[in-house]
Amino acid sequence: MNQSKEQRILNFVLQNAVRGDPRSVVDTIDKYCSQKEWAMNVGNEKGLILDKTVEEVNPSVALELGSYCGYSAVRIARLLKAGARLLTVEFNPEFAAIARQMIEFAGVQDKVKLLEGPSQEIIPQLKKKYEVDTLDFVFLDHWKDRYTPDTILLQECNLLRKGSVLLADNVIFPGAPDFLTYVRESPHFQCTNYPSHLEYMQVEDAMEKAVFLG
Ligand SMILES: O=C(NC/C=C/[C@H]1O[C@@H](n2cnc3cncnc32)[C@H](O)[C@@H]1O)c1cc([N+](=O)[O-])cc(O)c1O
Ligand SMILES: [Mg+2]
Repeated sequence: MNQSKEQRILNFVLQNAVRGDPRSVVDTIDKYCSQKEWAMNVGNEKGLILDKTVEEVNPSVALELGSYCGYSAVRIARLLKAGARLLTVEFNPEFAAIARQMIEFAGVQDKVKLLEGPSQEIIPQLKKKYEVDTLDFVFLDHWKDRYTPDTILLQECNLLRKGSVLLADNVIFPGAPDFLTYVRESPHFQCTNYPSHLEYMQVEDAMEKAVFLG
C-alpha cells in the first residue's frame, strides 16, 4: 500500500534531521513541506509567533489540540523549562503514531505526552486522569469548528485560571469566525490578533491570542 504524505514527511525527517535536535526536526519538516508537499503544520512564520508566546508565558503545563505530525509539539516542547510538560491531543491513530515518532526523534519525549482521542473526551479527563490543576497555555490547531466548543469546555472543566493564554492558529484561513466572535465578545477574554500568512503560502492568515481574565 503506498505511503501517506504524513509518513513521507516523517521518513524525510528520519533521514535528514539530526536525532535529538528539535530545531533540525522543525527546519526539516518546513523544508519538505515548502519544497515537496504542502502540509498543515503551523510553519515557520506563524511558528515564530508561537515561539514568542510560549517564551512569554513560560508555561509549566501546556495543552495542544491537534498534534497532526508533531511539528508544533516539538516546536513548543523545545522551549519548555525543566519539569514543564506539554499534553498534545490527536484523535487520528495514524497521525498520532507519526507524531509520537517525530517527538521521540526530536528528543522531547520526556516533556511531551500525546493523548490519543477526541478533545471533547480528553479535556474532561485532564484533571483526574492526567493530574492537571490548571493550564498555563493552550495551542488550538485542530478542526476549526472545535475551537469554540473546546474553549467553552475548558472553562466548564475549570482548567483555565486568571492569565491562562489561548493561542489559536488559522483564524483567517481556513478561518474560525465563530471562535473570533466568541472570545472577542466575551468579558472573560482579552484578545490580540497577530496577522501572518498561511504556512508555506502567500495567503493571508492570522493567530489570535486570548488571555483568560477569570
Ligand atoms: O484544517 C486544518 N487543521 C485541522 C487539524 C486537524 C488535526 O487535528 C486533529 N483533530 C481535529 N479535531 C480533533 C479533535 N480531537 C483531537 N484531534 C483532533 C486531526 O486528526 C488532525 O491531525 C488546517 C487547514 C489549513 N489549510 O490551509 O487548509 C491550514 C492549517 O494550519 C490548519 O491547521
Ligand atoms: Mg493550523
